[in-house]
Amino acid sequence: MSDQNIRGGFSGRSPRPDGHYSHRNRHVGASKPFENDSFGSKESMSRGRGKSFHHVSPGSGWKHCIDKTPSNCVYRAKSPAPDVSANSLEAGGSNMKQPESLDALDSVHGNDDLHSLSTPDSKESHLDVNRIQIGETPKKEADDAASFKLKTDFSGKVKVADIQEESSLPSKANAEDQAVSLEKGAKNLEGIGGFRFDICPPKTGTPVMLKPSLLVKNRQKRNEMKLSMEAQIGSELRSGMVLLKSYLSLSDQVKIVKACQGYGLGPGGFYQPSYHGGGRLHLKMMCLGKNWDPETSKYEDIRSADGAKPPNIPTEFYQFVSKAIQDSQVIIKGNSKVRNVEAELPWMSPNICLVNFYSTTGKLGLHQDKDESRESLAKGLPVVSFSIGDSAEFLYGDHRDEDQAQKVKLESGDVLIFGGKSRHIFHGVSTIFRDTTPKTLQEETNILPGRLNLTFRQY
Ligand SMILES: O=C(O)CCC(=O)C(=O)O
Ligand SMILES: [Fe+2]
Repeated sequence: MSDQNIRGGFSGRSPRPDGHYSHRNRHVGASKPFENDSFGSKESMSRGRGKSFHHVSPGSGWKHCIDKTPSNCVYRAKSPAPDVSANSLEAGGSNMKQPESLDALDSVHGNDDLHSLSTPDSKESHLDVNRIQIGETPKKEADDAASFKLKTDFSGKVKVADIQEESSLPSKANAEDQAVSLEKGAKNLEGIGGFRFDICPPKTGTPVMLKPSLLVKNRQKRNEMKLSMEAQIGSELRSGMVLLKSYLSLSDQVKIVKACQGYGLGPGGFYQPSYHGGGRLHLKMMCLGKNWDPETSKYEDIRSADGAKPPNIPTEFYQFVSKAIQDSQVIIKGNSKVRNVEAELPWMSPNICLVNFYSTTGKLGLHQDKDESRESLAKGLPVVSFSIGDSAEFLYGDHRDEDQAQKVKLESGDVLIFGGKSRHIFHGVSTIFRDTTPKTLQEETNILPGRLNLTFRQY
Protein backbone atom coordinates (compact mmCIF):
# COMPACT_ATOMS: atom_id res chain seq x y z
CA MET A 1 0.00 0.00 0.00
CA SER A 2 1.21 3.44 -0.80
CA ASP A 3 2.25 5.72 1.99
CA GLN A 4 0.28 8.52 0.42
CA ASN A 5 -3.45 8.83 0.54
CA ILE A 6 -5.46 10.93 -1.82
CA ARG A 7 -4.95 13.98 0.32
CA GLY A 8 -1.29 13.44 0.25
CA GLY A 9 -0.99 12.19 3.77
CA PHE A 10 0.57 9.06 5.11
CA SER A 11 -1.77 6.15 4.90
CA GLY A 12 -2.34 5.12 8.45
CA ARG A 13 -2.78 1.52 7.52
CA SER A 14 0.74 1.03 6.36
CA PRO A 15 3.49 0.01 8.69
CA ARG A 16 6.19 2.58 9.10
CA PRO A 17 9.40 2.00 7.20
CA ASP A 18 11.23 1.57 10.48
CA GLY A 19 8.86 -1.17 11.47
CA HIS A 20 6.80 0.97 13.81
CA TYR A 21 3.21 1.80 13.26
CA SER A 22 1.40 5.04 13.23
CA HIS A 23 -1.52 5.72 15.51
CA ARG A 24 -3.81 5.31 12.59
CA ASN A 25 -2.46 1.91 11.86
CA ARG A 26 -3.86 0.23 14.88
CA HIS A 27 -6.33 -2.55 14.68
CA VAL A 28 -8.62 -3.99 17.22
CA GLY A 29 -7.46 -7.32 18.45
CA ALA A 30 -7.21 -9.40 21.54
CA SER A 31 -7.42 -7.42 24.71
CA LYS A 32 -4.67 -7.70 27.20
CA PRO A 33 -3.78 -5.70 30.21
CA PHE A 34 -0.87 -3.40 29.65
CA GLU A 35 2.27 -4.10 31.55
CA ASN A 36 4.81 -2.75 29.12
CA ASP A 37 3.79 -0.01 26.82
CA SER A 38 7.11 0.86 25.35
CA PHE A 39 7.58 0.91 21.66
CA GLY A 40 9.40 2.87 19.07
CA SER A 41 12.84 4.22 19.26
CA LYS A 42 13.97 7.11 21.38
CA GLU A 43 13.70 10.38 19.59
CA SER A 44 16.73 12.45 18.96
CA MET A 45 16.62 16.05 20.11
CA SER A 46 14.71 18.42 17.94
CA ARG A 47 16.10 21.23 15.90
CA GLY A 48 14.49 23.65 18.23
CA ARG A 49 11.10 24.99 18.96
CA GLY A 50 9.29 27.06 16.39
CA LYS A 51 8.55 29.95 18.68
CA SER A 52 9.69 30.98 22.07
CA PHE A 53 7.44 32.03 24.90
CA HIS A 54 7.31 35.65 25.90
CA HIS A 55 5.70 37.12 28.93
CA VAL A 56 3.66 40.24 28.85
CA SER A 57 2.82 42.48 31.73
CA PRO A 58 0.56 40.95 34.34
CA GLY A 59 -2.89 42.39 34.39
CA SER A 60 -2.81 43.37 30.79
CA GLY A 61 -4.39 40.30 29.25
CA TRP A 62 -3.51 40.10 25.60
CA LYS A 63 -0.66 42.33 24.55
CA HIS A 64 1.79 42.73 21.83
CA CYS A 65 5.34 41.98 22.66
CA ILE A 66 8.06 44.50 22.26
CA ASP A 67 9.50 42.20 19.66
CA LYS A 68 6.87 42.40 16.96
CA THR A 69 7.98 39.34 15.14
CA PRO A 70 4.74 37.65 14.11
CA SER A 71 3.64 34.77 16.22
CA ASN A 72 5.92 35.26 19.14
CA CYS A 73 3.54 37.35 21.13
CA VAL A 74 1.78 35.62 23.88
CA TYR A 75 -1.12 35.82 26.19
CA ARG A 76 -0.70 36.10 29.87
CA ALA A 77 -3.76 36.06 32.03
CA LYS A 78 -4.47 38.89 34.34
CA SER A 79 -2.86 38.31 37.64
CA PRO A 80 -3.99 37.10 40.08
CA ALA A 81 -5.94 34.49 38.18
CA PRO A 82 -7.09 31.87 40.63
CA ASP A 83 -9.03 29.85 38.13
CA VAL A 84 -7.97 30.09 34.54
CA SER A 85 -10.98 28.49 33.01
CA ALA A 86 -13.45 30.39 35.09
CA ASN A 87 -11.77 33.65 34.13
CA SER A 88 -11.68 32.76 30.50
CA LEU A 89 -15.26 31.72 30.51
CA GLU A 90 -16.40 34.91 32.13
CA ALA A 91 -14.43 36.90 29.63
CA GLY A 92 -16.08 34.96 26.85
CA GLY A 93 -19.55 35.63 28.19
CA SER A 94 -20.19 31.95 28.46
CA ASN A 95 -22.81 30.38 30.64
CA MET A 96 -20.18 28.15 32.10
CA LYS A 97 -21.15 27.02 35.55
CA GLN A 98 -18.94 27.44 38.51
CA PRO A 99 -17.05 24.36 39.56
CA GLU A 100 -19.69 23.16 42.03
CA SER A 101 -22.25 23.00 39.31
CA LEU A 102 -20.05 21.21 36.84
CA ASP A 103 -21.74 17.98 37.76
CA ALA A 104 -24.93 19.11 36.09
CA LEU A 105 -24.26 19.05 32.39
CA ASP A 106 -26.66 20.58 29.95
CA SER A 107 -27.33 19.32 26.53
CA VAL A 108 -26.40 21.39 23.53
CA HIS A 109 -26.08 18.93 20.76
CA GLY A 110 -29.32 17.12 20.41
CA ASN A 111 -29.39 13.50 21.26
CA ASP A 112 -25.65 13.24 21.08
CA ASP A 113 -25.31 14.73 24.51
CA LEU A 114 -25.27 13.32 27.96
CA HIS A 115 -26.32 14.92 31.13
CA SER A 116 -24.42 14.48 34.26
CA LEU A 117 -26.72 14.73 37.17
CA SER A 118 -26.10 15.55 40.74
CA THR A 119 -28.03 13.31 43.08
CA PRO A 120 -28.30 12.63 46.76
CA ASP A 121 -26.15 9.55 46.34
CA SER A 122 -23.36 11.71 45.12
CA LYS A 123 -21.80 11.27 48.53
CA GLU A 124 -21.17 7.61 47.85
CA SER A 125 -17.57 6.78 47.37
CA HIS A 126 -17.80 3.68 45.22
CA LEU A 127 -18.14 3.30 41.55
CA ASP A 128 -21.52 2.10 40.55
CA VAL A 129 -21.61 0.78 37.04
CA ASN A 130 -24.93 -0.99 37.27
CA ARG A 131 -27.40 1.69 36.42
CA ILE A 132 -27.89 3.96 33.47
CA GLN A 133 -30.07 6.92 34.12
CA ILE A 134 -32.11 8.22 31.30
CA GLY A 135 -33.37 11.68 31.66
CA GLU A 136 -34.38 13.76 34.56
CA THR A 137 -35.94 17.18 34.47
CA PRO A 138 -36.54 18.10 30.84
CA LYS A 139 -34.79 21.33 29.98
CA LYS A 140 -35.75 24.00 27.49
CA GLU A 141 -32.57 23.66 25.52
CA ALA A 142 -32.99 19.93 25.45
CA ASP A 143 -35.83 20.06 22.97
CA ASP A 144 -34.30 17.57 20.70
CA ALA A 145 -31.80 16.61 23.24
CA ALA A 146 -30.51 13.57 24.91
CA SER A 147 -33.05 10.91 25.31
CA PHE A 148 -30.70 9.23 27.61
CA LYS A 149 -28.30 10.59 30.06
CA LEU A 150 -25.30 8.86 31.36
CA LYS A 151 -25.11 9.81 34.92
CA THR A 152 -21.63 10.93 35.71
CA ASP A 153 -20.95 12.40 39.06
CA PHE A 154 -17.94 14.63 38.70
CA SER A 155 -17.65 14.83 42.44
CA GLY A 156 -16.09 11.45 42.76
CA LYS A 157 -18.01 8.53 41.55
CA VAL A 158 -19.82 7.58 38.48
CA LYS A 159 -23.19 6.11 37.89
CA VAL A 160 -23.68 4.15 34.80
CA ALA A 161 -26.87 3.03 36.25
CA ASP A 162 -30.68 2.97 36.37
CA ILE A 163 -32.42 3.26 33.09
CA GLN A 164 -35.41 5.55 33.35
CA GLU A 165 -37.47 7.01 30.62
CA GLU A 166 -38.11 10.67 30.21
CA SER A 167 -41.78 11.18 29.45
CA SER A 168 -41.42 14.36 27.43
CA LEU A 169 -38.79 13.12 25.07
CA PRO A 170 -39.42 14.35 21.55
CA SER A 171 -38.27 11.25 19.76
CA LYS A 172 -39.34 7.97 21.23
CA ALA A 173 -37.91 5.97 18.36
CA ASN A 174 -34.59 7.59 18.82
CA ALA A 175 -34.77 6.96 22.54
CA GLU A 176 -35.48 3.31 21.91
CA ASP A 177 -32.57 3.05 19.53
CA GLN A 178 -30.34 4.41 22.20
CA ALA A 179 -31.87 2.20 24.86
CA VAL A 180 -31.03 -0.82 22.77
CA SER A 181 -27.56 0.44 22.29
CA LEU A 182 -27.10 1.22 25.96
CA GLU A 183 -28.54 -2.10 27.06
CA LYS A 184 -26.23 -3.81 24.65
CA GLY A 185 -23.43 -1.72 26.04
CA ALA A 186 -24.49 -2.48 29.59
CA LYS A 187 -23.99 -6.15 28.89
CA ASN A 188 -20.53 -5.24 27.80
CA LEU A 189 -19.51 -3.46 30.91
CA GLU A 190 -16.52 -5.70 31.05
CA GLY A 191 -15.41 -4.10 27.81
CA ILE A 192 -13.90 -5.66 24.75
CA GLY A 193 -12.62 -9.12 25.53
CA GLY A 194 -13.48 -8.72 29.20
CA PHE A 195 -11.12 -5.80 29.52
CA ARG A 196 -12.01 -3.14 32.02
CA PHE A 197 -9.71 -0.26 32.69
CA ASP A 198 -10.05 2.08 35.62
CA ILE A 199 -7.82 5.13 35.31
CA CYS A 200 -8.48 5.95 38.97
CA PRO A 201 -8.53 2.65 40.83
CA PRO A 202 -9.70 2.75 44.43
CA LYS A 203 -6.99 3.42 46.93
CA THR A 204 -5.98 0.33 48.82
CA GLY A 205 -5.04 0.29 52.48
CA THR A 206 -1.41 -0.65 51.91
CA PRO A 207 1.28 0.50 51.87
CA VAL A 208 0.90 2.68 54.91
CA MET A 209 2.18 6.15 54.19
CA LEU A 210 2.34 9.08 56.45
CA LYS A 211 -0.13 11.69 55.35
CA PRO A 212 1.39 15.09 54.75
CA SER A 213 0.26 17.65 57.27
CA LEU A 214 -2.37 20.14 56.26
CA LEU A 215 0.28 22.79 56.27
CA VAL A 216 2.44 20.85 53.83
CA LYS A 217 -0.58 20.08 51.66
CA ASN A 218 -1.62 23.71 51.54
CA ARG A 219 1.87 24.77 50.65
CA GLN A 220 1.87 22.17 47.90
CA LYS A 221 -1.42 23.48 46.54
CA ARG A 222 -0.25 27.07 46.70
CA ASN A 223 2.89 26.18 44.79
CA GLU A 224 0.92 24.35 42.15
CA MET A 225 -1.43 27.31 41.73
CA LYS A 226 1.48 29.70 41.57
CA LEU A 227 3.21 27.55 39.03
CA SER A 228 0.09 27.25 36.97
CA MET A 229 -0.47 31.02 37.04
CA GLU A 230 3.10 31.69 36.07
CA ALA A 231 2.93 29.21 33.29
CA GLN A 232 -0.32 30.48 31.91
CA ILE A 233 0.92 31.51 28.56
CA GLY A 234 -0.36 31.07 25.08
CA SER A 235 1.97 30.80 22.17
CA GLU A 236 1.60 30.26 18.45
CA LEU A 237 4.08 27.51 17.68
CA ARG A 238 3.53 27.78 13.95
CA SER A 239 0.75 28.92 11.66
CA GLY A 240 -2.50 27.44 12.97
CA MET A 241 -0.85 25.72 15.93
CA VAL A 242 -1.31 27.22 19.38
CA LEU A 243 -0.20 25.95 22.77
CA LEU A 244 -2.14 27.19 25.79
CA LYS A 245 -0.05 26.43 28.86
CA SER A 246 -1.83 25.49 32.10
CA TYR A 247 -5.10 26.36 30.47
CA LEU A 248 -7.29 23.92 32.37
CA SER A 249 -7.49 24.69 36.07
CA LEU A 250 -6.71 21.90 38.51
CA SER A 251 -10.35 21.65 39.51
CA ASP A 252 -11.38 21.28 35.87
CA GLN A 253 -8.69 18.67 35.36
CA VAL A 254 -10.08 16.75 38.32
CA LYS A 255 -13.55 16.90 36.81
CA ILE A 256 -12.35 15.78 33.41
CA VAL A 257 -10.42 12.87 34.91
CA LYS A 258 -13.44 11.73 36.91
CA ALA A 259 -15.72 12.02 33.91
CA CYS A 260 -13.28 9.99 31.79
CA GLN A 261 -12.96 7.43 34.55
CA GLY A 262 -16.73 6.98 34.49
CA TYR A 263 -17.07 6.84 30.72
CA GLY A 264 -14.04 4.60 30.60
CA LEU A 265 -15.69 2.00 32.80
CA GLY A 266 -19.05 2.06 31.06
CA PRO A 267 -20.28 0.92 27.65
CA GLY A 268 -17.93 2.06 24.92
CA GLY A 269 -15.28 2.66 27.56
CA PHE A 270 -11.54 2.17 27.54
CA TYR A 271 -10.17 -0.80 25.72
CA GLN A 272 -6.86 -2.02 24.47
CA PRO A 273 -6.59 -1.30 20.75
CA SER A 274 -4.32 -3.58 18.84
CA TYR A 275 -2.72 -3.70 15.46
CA HIS A 276 -3.99 -5.97 12.79
CA GLY A 277 -1.36 -8.58 13.44
CA GLY A 278 -2.05 -8.59 17.18
CA GLY A 279 0.61 -6.12 18.25
CA ARG A 280 -0.78 -3.81 20.87
CA LEU A 281 -0.98 -0.07 20.64
CA HIS A 282 0.77 1.44 23.61
CA LEU A 283 -2.14 3.19 25.15
CA LYS A 284 -5.74 2.62 26.19
CA MET A 285 -8.43 4.27 24.12
CA MET A 286 -12.09 5.15 24.04
CA CYS A 287 -14.09 7.52 21.90
CA LEU A 288 -16.85 9.97 22.70
CA GLY A 289 -19.43 11.08 20.16
CA LYS A 290 -18.32 8.85 17.33
CA ASN A 291 -16.10 5.83 17.43
CA TRP A 292 -12.89 5.82 15.48
CA ASP A 293 -12.30 2.31 14.21
CA PRO A 294 -8.62 1.44 13.94
CA GLU A 295 -9.46 -1.48 11.69
CA THR A 296 -10.98 0.65 8.95
CA SER A 297 -9.61 4.07 9.90
CA LYS A 298 -13.18 5.27 9.75
CA TYR A 299 -15.59 6.83 12.16
CA GLU A 300 -18.77 4.99 13.12
CA ASP A 301 -21.74 5.61 15.39
CA ILE A 302 -21.51 2.24 17.11
CA ARG A 303 -18.20 0.64 18.01
CA SER A 304 -18.12 -2.35 15.74
CA ALA A 305 -15.78 -4.28 18.01
CA ASP A 306 -18.45 -4.70 20.69
CA GLY A 307 -21.60 -2.93 19.54
CA ALA A 308 -21.25 -0.24 22.19
CA LYS A 309 -22.46 3.26 21.56
CA PRO A 310 -19.71 5.73 22.36
CA PRO A 311 -20.61 7.97 25.28
CA ASN A 312 -21.62 11.45 24.25
CA ILE A 313 -19.39 14.45 24.66
CA PRO A 314 -20.43 16.32 27.82
CA THR A 315 -21.48 19.89 27.26
CA GLU A 316 -18.78 21.27 29.47
CA PHE A 317 -16.14 19.66 27.28
CA TYR A 318 -17.59 21.65 24.36
CA GLN A 319 -17.32 24.77 26.41
CA PHE A 320 -13.67 24.16 27.23
CA VAL A 321 -12.97 23.51 23.56
CA SER A 322 -14.84 26.58 22.33
CA LYS A 323 -13.07 28.82 24.77
CA ALA A 324 -9.70 27.37 23.86
CA ILE A 325 -10.29 28.04 20.16
CA GLN A 326 -11.53 31.52 20.91
CA ASP A 327 -8.48 32.30 23.05
CA SER A 328 -6.17 30.84 20.44
CA GLN A 329 -7.71 33.06 17.79
CA VAL A 330 -7.06 36.05 20.03
CA ILE A 331 -3.41 35.02 20.26
CA ILE A 332 -3.18 34.77 16.50
CA LYS A 333 -4.90 38.10 16.02
CA GLY A 334 -2.54 39.66 18.53
CA ASN A 335 0.41 38.48 16.51
CA SER A 336 -0.66 40.24 13.37
CA LYS A 337 -3.72 42.40 12.99
CA VAL A 338 -3.97 42.05 9.23
CA ARG A 339 -4.36 38.34 9.12
CA ASN A 340 -7.69 36.65 8.67
CA VAL A 341 -7.83 34.66 11.86
CA GLU A 342 -10.59 32.32 10.66
CA ALA A 343 -8.40 31.33 7.75
CA GLU A 344 -5.50 30.65 10.02
CA LEU A 345 -7.41 28.86 12.75
CA PRO A 346 -11.01 28.12 11.84
CA TRP A 347 -13.73 27.60 14.37
CA MET A 348 -15.07 24.10 14.91
CA SER A 349 -17.69 22.34 16.98
CA PRO A 350 -16.46 18.88 17.95
CA ASN A 351 -18.56 15.77 17.53
CA ILE A 352 -15.68 13.39 18.18
CA CYS A 353 -13.32 13.04 21.09
CA LEU A 354 -10.62 10.40 21.21
CA VAL A 355 -9.51 9.70 24.74
CA ASN A 356 -6.12 8.08 25.20
CA PHE A 357 -4.54 6.93 28.39
CA TYR A 358 -0.79 6.37 28.21
CA SER A 359 1.00 4.43 30.92
CA THR A 360 4.42 5.78 31.89
CA THR A 361 5.91 3.72 29.07
CA GLY A 362 3.21 4.65 26.57
CA LYS A 363 4.07 6.15 23.22
CA LEU A 364 2.39 7.09 19.99
CA GLY A 365 4.18 7.04 16.65
CA LEU A 366 4.16 9.97 14.25
CA HIS A 367 0.93 10.12 12.31
CA GLN A 368 -1.53 12.53 10.76
CA ASP A 369 -5.12 12.90 11.91
CA LYS A 370 -6.85 12.57 8.60
CA ASP A 371 -9.87 10.35 9.01
CA GLU A 372 -12.28 13.20 9.53
CA SER A 373 -14.49 14.31 6.62
CA ARG A 374 -12.94 15.75 3.49
CA GLU A 375 -14.65 19.02 4.16
CA SER A 376 -13.38 19.22 7.72
CA LEU A 377 -9.84 18.47 6.59
CA ALA A 378 -10.01 20.79 3.61
CA LYS A 379 -11.17 23.64 5.83
CA GLY A 380 -8.41 22.89 8.31
CA LEU A 381 -10.85 22.57 11.19
CA PRO A 382 -8.59 22.21 14.21
CA VAL A 383 -7.84 19.31 16.49
CA VAL A 384 -7.99 20.43 20.11
CA SER A 385 -5.94 18.37 22.51
CA PHE A 386 -6.08 18.34 26.33
CA SER A 387 -3.20 16.93 28.36
CA ILE A 388 -3.82 15.77 31.91
CA GLY A 389 -1.60 13.83 34.32
CA ASP A 390 2.04 13.10 33.61
CA SER A 391 3.85 15.36 31.17
CA ALA A 392 4.73 14.15 27.71
CA GLU A 393 7.18 14.93 24.99
CA PHE A 394 5.11 15.75 21.93
CA LEU A 395 6.69 15.61 18.50
CA TYR A 396 5.43 17.47 15.47
CA GLY A 397 6.59 18.41 12.03
CA ASP A 398 5.91 18.37 8.32
CA HIS A 399 7.45 14.98 7.74
CA ARG A 400 7.04 11.59 9.19
CA ASP A 401 10.52 11.70 10.51
CA GLU A 402 11.28 11.71 14.21
CA ASP A 403 14.72 13.21 13.65
CA GLN A 404 13.27 16.24 11.91
CA ALA A 405 10.37 16.66 14.28
CA GLN A 406 10.14 19.53 16.71
CA LYS A 407 9.43 18.79 20.33
CA VAL A 408 7.33 20.41 22.93
CA LYS A 409 6.59 19.33 26.49
CA LEU A 410 2.90 18.98 27.20
CA GLU A 411 2.07 19.26 30.88
CA SER A 412 -1.06 18.67 32.86
CA GLY A 413 -3.62 21.34 31.99
CA ASP A 414 -2.04 22.30 28.67
CA VAL A 415 -4.23 22.61 25.60
CA LEU A 416 -2.72 22.26 22.16
CA ILE A 417 -4.58 23.25 19.02
CA PHE A 418 -3.59 22.52 15.47
CA GLY A 419 -5.68 23.58 12.52
CA GLY A 420 -5.40 25.60 9.33
CA LYS A 421 -1.99 25.10 7.76
CA SER A 422 -0.99 22.85 10.66
CA ARG A 423 -3.98 20.52 10.42
CA HIS A 424 -1.98 17.87 8.62
CA ILE A 425 1.15 17.94 10.72
CA PHE A 426 2.72 14.67 11.66
CA HIS A 427 2.62 14.32 15.39
CA GLY A 428 3.13 11.79 18.12
CA VAL A 429 4.20 11.21 21.70
CA SER A 430 7.72 9.95 22.33
CA THR A 431 7.99 9.97 26.13
CA ILE A 432 5.86 10.16 29.22
CA PHE A 433 7.69 11.73 32.14
CA ARG A 434 7.09 9.79 35.32
CA ASP A 435 5.88 11.36 38.55
CA THR A 436 4.98 14.67 36.95
CA THR A 437 1.25 14.55 37.66
CA PRO A 438 0.34 17.50 39.89
CA LYS A 439 0.11 16.21 43.45
CA THR A 440 -3.31 17.72 44.03
CA LEU A 441 -4.69 16.06 40.91
CA GLN A 442 -3.25 12.73 42.01
CA GLU A 443 -4.63 13.06 45.52
CA GLU A 444 -8.06 14.10 44.40
CA THR A 445 -8.51 11.50 41.70
CA ASN A 446 -6.04 8.72 42.46
CA ILE A 447 -5.27 8.76 38.73
CA LEU A 448 -2.81 6.08 37.70
CA PRO A 449 0.72 7.08 36.78
CA GLY A 450 0.54 8.10 33.14
CA ARG A 451 -1.17 10.60 30.91
CA LEU A 452 -4.73 11.24 29.86
CA ASN A 453 -5.16 12.90 26.50
CA LEU A 454 -8.37 14.04 24.87
CA THR A 455 -8.41 15.13 21.24
CA PHE A 456 -11.54 16.84 19.96
CA ARG A 457 -12.37 16.98 16.29
CA GLN A 458 -15.28 17.82 14.03
CA TYR A 459 -16.09 15.10 11.61
O1 LIG B 1 -1.55 12.21 23.05
C1 LIG B 1 -1.42 13.17 22.30
O2 LIG B 1 -0.98 14.26 22.68
C2 LIG B 1 -1.77 13.01 20.84
C3 LIG B 1 -2.87 12.04 20.57
C4 LIG B 1 -3.13 11.92 19.12
O3 LIG B 1 -2.41 12.41 18.32
C5 LIG B 1 -4.31 11.21 18.64
O4 LIG B 1 -5.05 10.62 19.43
O5 LIG B 1 -4.54 11.22 17.42
FE1 LIG C 1 -3.26 12.42 16.35
